[in-house]
Amino acid sequence: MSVLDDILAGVREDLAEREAATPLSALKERAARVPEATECLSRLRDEQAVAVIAEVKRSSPSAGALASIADPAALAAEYEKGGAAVISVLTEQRRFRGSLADLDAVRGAVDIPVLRKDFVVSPYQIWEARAHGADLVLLIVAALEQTVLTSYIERVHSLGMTALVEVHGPEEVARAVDAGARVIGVNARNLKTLEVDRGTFARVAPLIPDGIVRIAESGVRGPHDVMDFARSGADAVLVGEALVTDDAPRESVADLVAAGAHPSLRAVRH
Ligand SMILES: O=C(O)c1ccccc1NCC(=O)[C@H](O)[C@H](O)COP(=O)(O)O
Repeated sequence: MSVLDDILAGVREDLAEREAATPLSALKERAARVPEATECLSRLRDEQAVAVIAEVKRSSPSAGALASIADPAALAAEYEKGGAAVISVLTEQRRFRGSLADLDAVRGAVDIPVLRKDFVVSPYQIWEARAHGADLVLLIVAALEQTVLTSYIERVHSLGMTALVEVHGPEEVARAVDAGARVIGVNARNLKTLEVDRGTFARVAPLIPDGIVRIAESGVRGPHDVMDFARSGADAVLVGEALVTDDAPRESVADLVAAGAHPSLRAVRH
């Protein structure tokens, strides 16, 4: 069984428990009561700078335990003060030790948009994201059949949220575009081997049509990687491990933001 299949099997089991505990109708009622989702496209595509999406990530299949993050709200607030454009919250519980409670805590602590980062295999999870205040939802092309991917993107958008559609190679870019993606994230981490290949973005991003936001996901170690991804056409970068293992996350986010706004990038960003 591949890592992704293993994660998805656990996600389905956990989802079944939540569905039994909270009917979809209750989620829909909760979703109707939360503030509307924030428009994200303009925040992710700023001609002057690369947007930084800072992630709350305790653990991962590739690295194991990363950080205990006893107070995800406090961490997210530091990210926001450092200039992050979006906070990503991993809500998968078995391999990443996240939860919807983390999403609630972060939502309550920051004003910037919040991404629910999980392994979505059911519309129920999209409603959950909205009911818990998310503005963006991750959809992984490799985890979804084409008709399902298309319908989930439509569902996310119809709820006022933005779908971040994750790809790992050229064929998945074509699928994401055909399915109606407005934001595509190219993940440098191979889902089979878990190895990070930072060259993936430079190879795949040119296939993403103009007008679609391009995000470089995974493997950002510091400012130099932000600049490299920017030169390859990234509108935004998504950073987890490097920030959660840092003693000064606010300053580190600020350094990434400064790198993404470096004057030398102006020529490539116009
Ligand atoms: O991080 C993993 O090991 C992983 C394994 C399998 C599926 C997804 C995985 N990570 C999710 C992510 O996409 C990353 O958390 C995100 O891009 C940030 O990456 P990084 O900055 O390298 O922590």
